[in-house]
Amino acid sequence: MTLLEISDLHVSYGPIDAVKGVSLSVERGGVVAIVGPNGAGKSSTLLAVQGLVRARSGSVRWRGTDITGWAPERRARAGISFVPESRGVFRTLSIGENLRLAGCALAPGADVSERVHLALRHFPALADRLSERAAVLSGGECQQLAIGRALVAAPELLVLDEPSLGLAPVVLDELFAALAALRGEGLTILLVEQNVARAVKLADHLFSMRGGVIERVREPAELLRNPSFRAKHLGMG
Ligand SMILES: Nc1ncnc2c1ncn2[C@@H]1O[C@H](COP(=O)(O)OP(=O)(O)OP(=O)(O)O)[C@@H](O)[C@H]1O
Repeated sequence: MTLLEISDLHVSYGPIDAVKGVSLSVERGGVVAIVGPNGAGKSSTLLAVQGLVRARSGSVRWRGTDITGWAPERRARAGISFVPESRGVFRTLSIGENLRLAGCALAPGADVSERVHLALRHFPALADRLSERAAVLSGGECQQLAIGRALVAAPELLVLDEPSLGLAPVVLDELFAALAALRGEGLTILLVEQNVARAVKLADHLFSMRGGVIERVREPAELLRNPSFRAKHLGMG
């Protein structure tokens, strides 16, 4: 079943055309990664999925319904959770407060503590430190908290903008293992990722963007068998 379908999406900032006719779809339970250089229009595509920028033209459909005109909070309630590149963690609050604040968007009567507990099941190090200030977190822990906040809403689709940004390889191992575990539980993921080596191991489909358009659609399994890709991105001869 197709969960998300982006069709001929255009996003502009004044005279700058950031996204110029992007079409892609995400199947339920699948992982789609968008890779490409700075300024390719990757983030703008994600922002349009969550309704944080307006589509100039084209459409975003969710479970078959056209949601292009929907406000961001309506999309969140419908099951789309966005983790921004900036991570959106409140450093002055504790880890637990950050998570419970994300729970504000839940339906009245929802058990926020239970949701927080479930959101952290792949991040045990955070679960033991709920009363600590978020300001003390390392970059990797901060990203875990950002993802944890998005998971509090029990989304169907997790949208991640550059989760690997600024993180050391050992921290990335842990982060991508958690994302793979979430995928294993059936969570659908759409991510922008400049780290092609990581993206290719997590995703089912890889879209390369440049200059606001999708240049190529590549299958990770095929890339992982391709000697020149392995040499360039995975450091393997
Ligand atoms: N708020 C904005 N106002 C004006 N121009 C913007 C804005 N946000 C992005 N742009 C421009 O739109 C184009 C696409 O940017 P976008 O952030 O979507 O690309 P990206 O592929 O995600 O790159 P990056 O990895 O650098 O974020 C770039 O030319 C960028 O400068």
